[in-house]
Amino acid sequence: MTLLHERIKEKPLTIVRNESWAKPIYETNGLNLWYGTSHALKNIELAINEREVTAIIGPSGCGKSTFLKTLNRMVETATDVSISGNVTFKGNNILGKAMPVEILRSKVGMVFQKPNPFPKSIYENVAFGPKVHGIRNKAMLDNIVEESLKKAALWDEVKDRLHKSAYGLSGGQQQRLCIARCLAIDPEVILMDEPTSALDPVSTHKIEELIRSIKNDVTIAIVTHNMQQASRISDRTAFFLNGEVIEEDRTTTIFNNPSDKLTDDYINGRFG
Ligand SMILES: Nc1ncnc2c1ncn2[C@@H]1O[C@H](COP(=O)(O)OP(=O)(O)OP(=O)(O)O)[C@@H](O)[C@H]1O
Repeated sequence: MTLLHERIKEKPLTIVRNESWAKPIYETNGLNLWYGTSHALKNIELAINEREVTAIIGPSGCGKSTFLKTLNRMVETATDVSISGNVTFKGNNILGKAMPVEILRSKVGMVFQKPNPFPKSIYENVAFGPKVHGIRNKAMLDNIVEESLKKAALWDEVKDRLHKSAYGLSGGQQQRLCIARCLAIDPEVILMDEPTSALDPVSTHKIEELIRSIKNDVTIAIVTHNMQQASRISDRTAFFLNGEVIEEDRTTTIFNNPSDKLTDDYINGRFG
């Protein structure tokens, strides 16, 4: 049998954890989503476990972003969307009016493909969330900003220019700033939608290191096209195809023992 590692020619760096530790923070049961008559998510049964990195991988248009946005209730605003099934966050259904969206967003941060800092200073970008949550004390805000930028491995690069525009940062720095902005609200989960696909290899490496360094504090679900990236940083990988999850398991297990569903064409990105 050919191991998936050999097929992608790279060994995963994943730290294996005891499966019994795994505790779902998100669970979806029979999740279906339609844009009009187009069936974008088909009967998704997936858990995102606490303090793990879950990679969501698959070809363009297979529903990865739609799935991620459903977890943060961002998809409902699109016109003509209908959803069935359940999505629970810590056991509570989040769809419809079951959980106010502000409550969910106070616990869940989102990072997009294209870095999207606010047109404000570096400091104000990071302090924004804590201010929204009512923190006004300057010393406290200073401390949150510093700690968040340190966790995002950006502090040393920006500590002398905190009050300059975030737009003066490079793309990779802007993406780490967006992650720092999420970390400043002390989130339980960060959802990342191809956070490195617009970045050069050095910046990508920094973000992957950053993900590894924060994963003991925060649960991460990351959409990626990149099989090698999934093997490098995730504890669990879900493989999407045509709106379905065709395989899902712990990354080491699934990459060491891939089923026939993960064909060479799928792995090599030839999706037909
Ligand atoms: N707002 C929308 N309205 C209608 N159809 C949509 C909308 N957003 C996505 N779709 C369709 O839903 C399907 C899944 O799209 P989605 O963006 O979730 O896929 P993806 O796997 O994230 O793709 P990519 O890797 O290219 O970002 C696609 O067929 C897409 O065209």
